[in-house]
Amino acid sequence: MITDSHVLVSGAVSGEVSGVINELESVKKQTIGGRFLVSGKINDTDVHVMVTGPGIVNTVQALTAAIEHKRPCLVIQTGCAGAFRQSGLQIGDIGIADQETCVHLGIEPENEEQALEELPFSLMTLDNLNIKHSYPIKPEPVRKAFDILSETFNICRIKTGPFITVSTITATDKTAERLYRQFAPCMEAMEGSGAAHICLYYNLPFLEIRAASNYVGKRDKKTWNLPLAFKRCNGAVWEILKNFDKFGGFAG
Ligand SMILES: O=C(O)c1cccc(C(=O)CC[C@H]2O[C@@H](n3cnc4c(=O)[nH]cnc43)[C@H](O)[C@@H]2O)c1
Repeated sequence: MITDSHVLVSGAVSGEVSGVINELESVKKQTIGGRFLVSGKINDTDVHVMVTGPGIVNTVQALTAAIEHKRPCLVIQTGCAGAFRQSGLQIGDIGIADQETCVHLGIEPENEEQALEELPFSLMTLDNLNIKHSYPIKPEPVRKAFDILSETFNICRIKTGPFITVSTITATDKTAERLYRQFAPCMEAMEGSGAAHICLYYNLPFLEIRAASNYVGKRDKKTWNLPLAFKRCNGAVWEILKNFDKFGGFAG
């Protein structure tokens, strides 16, 4: 594996990363693992941007291919997400994950209102970690990203908190309430736990930065704002990449 110090940015669909791609200088395009990868520079930082396709399976395949091709110094996953109303986040606001949980991993409970029981085996054991369904995220990059955005991106709320990953988009208020009771997440999306798994596996710093396109729960398309979420998540990632050197990198 070739080691280099670029930042790898991933999004499930092109709108989630196209704003970052448009800011790249000295652009190169290639296909890695069957995925579209664009590389270039933002200020002096080398940046690779990849569209992974939606969901955990696409994410894991695409990130594995990109990391095996060239090891990054940081992975940033971005995109839109559902915001939990109870978290205080509103449409267009930014969330930064400090933990990722795959809500589908566990043993089915007798009563569907109860939380899943923990898996009787580990998904991954690394050092003292025994991963069953939740992934810790290294706090230092999260704190630095929060500080950068608080200073440079004061057009919306920015919140750090737990995220959950689902394979079925939550579409009832009842399920949204149950998930909030069980995990107290600020955001729900479909890729984060896959990226967190890969970054832990390869011992890479990981940031998940998303903008809320909708509230989690009963679907009311009138209140959704995908264009705003795309604009904000691209803008937030761009601010971090522009300020990457000034804040001393993310290797911590
Ligand atoms: O066209 C649509 O109806 C539509 C609805 C939501 C998202 C899209 C996208 O193009 C982005 C896919 C991406 O969005 C994430 N996402 C956004 N909101 C939620 C949610 O409430 N629950 C779970 N995932 C959400 C997800 O990560 C998808 O990959 C188009």
